[in-house]
Amino acid sequence: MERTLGQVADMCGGRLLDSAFAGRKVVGVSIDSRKIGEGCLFVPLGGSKADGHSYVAGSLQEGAAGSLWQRGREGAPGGALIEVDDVLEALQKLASAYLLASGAKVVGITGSNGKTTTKDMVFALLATSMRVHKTQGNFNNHLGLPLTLLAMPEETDVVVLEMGMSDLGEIALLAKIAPPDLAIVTNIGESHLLNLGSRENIARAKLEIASGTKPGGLLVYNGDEPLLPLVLKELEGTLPEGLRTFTFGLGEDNDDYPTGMMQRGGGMTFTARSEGDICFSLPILGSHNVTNALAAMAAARAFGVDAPAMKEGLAGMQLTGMRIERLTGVSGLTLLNDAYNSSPTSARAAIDVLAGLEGYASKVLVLGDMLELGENEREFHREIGRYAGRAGLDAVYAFGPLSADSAEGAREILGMQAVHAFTDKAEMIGHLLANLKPEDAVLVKASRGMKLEEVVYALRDEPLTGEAGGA
Ligand SMILES: CC(=O)N[C@H]1[C@@H](OP(=O)(O)OP(=O)(O)OC[C@H]2O[C@@H](n3ccc(=O)[nH]c3=O)[C@H](O)[C@@H]2O)O[C@H](CO)[C@@H](O)[C@@H]1O[C@H](C)C(=O)N[C@@H](C)C(=O)N[C@H](CCC(=O)N[C@@H](CCC[C@@H](N)C(=O)O)C(=O)O)C(=O)O
Ligand SMILES: Nc1ncnc2c1ncn2[C@@H]1O[C@H](COP(=O)(O)OP(=O)(O)OP(=O)(O)O)[C@@H](O)[C@H]1O
Ligand SMILES: C[C@@H](N)C(=O)N[C@H](C)C(=O)O
Repeated sequence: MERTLGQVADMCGGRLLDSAFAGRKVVGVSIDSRKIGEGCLFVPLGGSKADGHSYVAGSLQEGAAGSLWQRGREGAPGGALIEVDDVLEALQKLASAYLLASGAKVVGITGSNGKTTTKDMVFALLATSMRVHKTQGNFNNHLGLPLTLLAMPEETDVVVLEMGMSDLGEIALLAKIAPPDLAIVTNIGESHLLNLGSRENIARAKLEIASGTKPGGLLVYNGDEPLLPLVLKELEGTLPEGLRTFTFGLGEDNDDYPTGMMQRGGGMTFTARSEGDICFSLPILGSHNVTNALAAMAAARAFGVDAPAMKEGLAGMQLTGMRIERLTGVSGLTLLNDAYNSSPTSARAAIDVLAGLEGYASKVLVLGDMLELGENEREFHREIGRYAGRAGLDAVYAFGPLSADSAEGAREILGMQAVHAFTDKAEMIGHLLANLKPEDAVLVKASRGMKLEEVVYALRDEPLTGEAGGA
């Protein structure tokens, strides 16, 4: 974003305290004085350990073009300050005004699982013919989305935005900041049940994106999920004028569905009802990623991308790591790193991928706690343990207090020998290294808060220590 401080003040609804700075050039926005670049606007936010206002003077001395300042707060330094009623709201207004001025079209993506993966897919498909900007990492909330917009080049054709939530009203805010021309709802799982209380409320929260979509826009949603048409019916009469819909999923009653699919090497190949006999390939495993791809293809088609370009875009897409990311250890072990996040729906999808692999001596699951599931969390864990037990895996390692219930569930099916429960990460890693073989495949799956990527990296980087490990 390039504007003058005077323009920024107008865009964010603030007041430039000294008009002498009105013509000063701003070349970006930063919320961290430790990383701020020359000519950036500093945005001081409150956090768990500090308040950004403490760093305003320093950031100005370090070359920031100016800074926002919360009206009524004491201790304002002199210089290029824009006084605002609320710093976060001013940041959101600035982002929204910048988006509007850029004229970029908006693809908004929400859903319990698959936002990041589908975002990467939509980006890859549109980038074959357009100037596209996308959410970096998982910047998908009331702060991350505005920052994504303010990092967008002015000449962007389409911006692909992840819209995350953990409570009602959050998607509505994001869709207000960046009203989608096209919205995708990937699925309704169990993520953030803790706040939402029911899957029906998760569906209501996600479909706030439909209400925020521009008139005449397109809603692409997972037609396999019965809660979505149910909530859409609740919303009848309140949805944007001329909103169109397109369903995708595995069921043949969807507008688009796979007409064939298989695991091939480290990815998937598939054909789709929408594209006849054309065979597409994905560099990522899982039937759930085929349905993600169908959603992304629906978006790309709406922007005029043809089948050959879709084929090329999907085959060559760049993936955000830790989503069924396939790695090979120094020992030769095959690892599936799915440790970015977890919930019952995504854990089942990951277990299906592991169960579907062929040619491995043993298939081993490392399962960490699934967080933010609310009052039924223990039963969710027992059930995922049973699911793992029924999947025909050779061993299940459970890590964390809630995963003790997963171990119980798995033992109902697999018995005691094949199921190991741990609360100490190092101890579990030691047991794994002593019992795995180079010809094994290991899936690591847990919520973000469990940080089980530490297990993945240990199994990737350390030699196996058992007799079978060839050590
Ligand atoms: C405000 C802020 O910057 N928060 C980040 C900061 O948090 P922390 O509390 O540690 O900040 P401090 O107290 O240290 O500092 C306060 C501010 O002062 C600045 N500052 C500090 C020191 C200094 O010398 N100079 C300074 O300028 C400092 O920059 C602060 O601004 O750091 C944390 C660790 O890095 C960050 O995690 C924290 O970021 C918050 C959480 C955030 O929301 N970041 C967004 C950019 C974002 O999108 N993060 C995503 C995760 C989003 C997410 O969880 N999404 C959910 C769905 C939505 C749920 C929603 N209800 C929600 O609450 O988010 C999902 O399930 O996907 C990401 O990081 O991946
Ligand atoms: N359609 C899907 N159905 C079930 N699981 C999925 C689906 N798409 C992705 N996953 C799994 O969900 C996890 C998160 O994937 P991804 O990061 O793409 O989703 P996300 O919605 O951005 O997640 P989060 O909300 O945790 O940031 C990964 O384990 C991934 O394999
Ligand atoms: C960061 C937060 N939105 C999230 O993803 N929570 C999961 C369940 C976790 O913290 O592990």
